[in-house]
Amino acid sequence: MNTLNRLGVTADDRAVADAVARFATGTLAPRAREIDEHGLSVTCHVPQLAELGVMGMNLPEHLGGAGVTPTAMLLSLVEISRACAATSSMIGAHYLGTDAVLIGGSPGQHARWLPRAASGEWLAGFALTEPRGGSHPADLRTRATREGEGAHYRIDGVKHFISNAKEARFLVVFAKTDPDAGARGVSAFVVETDSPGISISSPERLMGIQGAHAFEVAFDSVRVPAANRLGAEGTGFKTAMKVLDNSRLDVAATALGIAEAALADATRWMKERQIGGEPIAGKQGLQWMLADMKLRLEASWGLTLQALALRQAGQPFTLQSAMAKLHASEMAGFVADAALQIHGGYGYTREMPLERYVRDARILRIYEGSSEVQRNIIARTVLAD
Ligand SMILES: CC(C)(COP(=O)(O)OP(=O)(O)OC[C@H]1O[C@@H](n2cnc3c(N)ncnc32)[C@H](O)[C@@H]1OP(=O)(O)O)[C@@H](O)C(=O)NCCC(=O)NCCSC(=O)CCS(=O)O
Repeated sequence: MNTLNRLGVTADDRAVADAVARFATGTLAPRAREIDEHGLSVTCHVPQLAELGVMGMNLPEHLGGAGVTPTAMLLSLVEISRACAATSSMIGAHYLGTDAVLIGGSPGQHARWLPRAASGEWLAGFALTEPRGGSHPADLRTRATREGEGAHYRIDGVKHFISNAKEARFLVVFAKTDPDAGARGVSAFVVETDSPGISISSPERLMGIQGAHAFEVAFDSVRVPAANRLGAEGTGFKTAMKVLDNSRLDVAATALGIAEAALADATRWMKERQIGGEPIAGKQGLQWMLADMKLRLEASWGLTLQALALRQAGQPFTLQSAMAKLHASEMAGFVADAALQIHGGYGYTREMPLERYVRDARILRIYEGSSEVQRNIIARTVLAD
């Protein structure tokens, strides 16, 4: 079945995603193995992705964005992750940063940072997580202290697992402006990465998405103009939560892409691989595995498209986004593992992409809110009814 031909997907959405799929197949897929093997940065693809409009797919046309629907953007990310999940992850981190400016910022701030981000000239990142924990961002330790009669802030603290940081032109940094006010004491700032006082580590050594580099970023008395604060003081937490509602669908898209690739590979293998002169596709045990893979994949598509429909209609979709992210990320782990199993010993070798799918899918259950955080969000919504 053509994965782009689904309920709620228009011909325009399909045309956008088809163009991205051609690029993913022709350019991303052939390099995915080398990038994974050597830990090369997928930012090498940024100029071509920008040319296709991908670096600004989350932004409106008047800010240099592609002006496409969230559905077209999601389908495009599925096509990218089918070929190279690390590339999808790098783009997702860029969208986290630019979405934060779009959601929390003023028109002047939009004009200052977003067109060059959409053009691929400026890469963005999102600095929320800290070394002592990422699940409870109301409890940040990074401080932003007003100085110079309010003209600027001094930022001190450490952020961890920040994708893109080394190559990003700016990060949206979340810091406490009122340490006693919980979530209402968090503010968001655009911090340019060449500011004095910022130090960025070497890339973390990760299990998967080897081409999507993540860093520790330390802020030592970094002076940030007050004009770089997004929204009023204390609104940063809500901005972060709204951004994460969007980005969890990007994670679902990455999961769908990996699972689509793994299912296609497993199907092809079952038809081609022979035992005793017969294709293994005839084995009922493997057929049942394939059926479960397809079933869970389709359920994830359903949850993701449901969340997208609400988002496009301008309705709240926090619950639906959490459900889509949770289901799709766990599904991708299952489908990638089952596809590897179907390939037997060959699946475990680095000659085939199955073991990469397994490693790449694992992070999806952790970042942008772990599976446990998504369950908390779902449970508290149900209990509030
Ligand atoms: C699990 C949590 C949602 C729990 O949040 P809290 O219990 O700490 O906060 P609340 O009391 O619920 O809310 C405080 C405040 O915010 C408003 N709010 C909450 N959610 C939303 C929302 N979705 N949209 C808009 N506003 C929202 C809420 O109404 C309250 O407002 P008032 O004060 O009442 O006016 C949360 O802690 C959570 O999501 N945790 C996970 C964090 C996470 O995902 N981290 C990952 C970071 S990014 C990353 O992993 C990738 C980085 S990269 O690749 O570089």
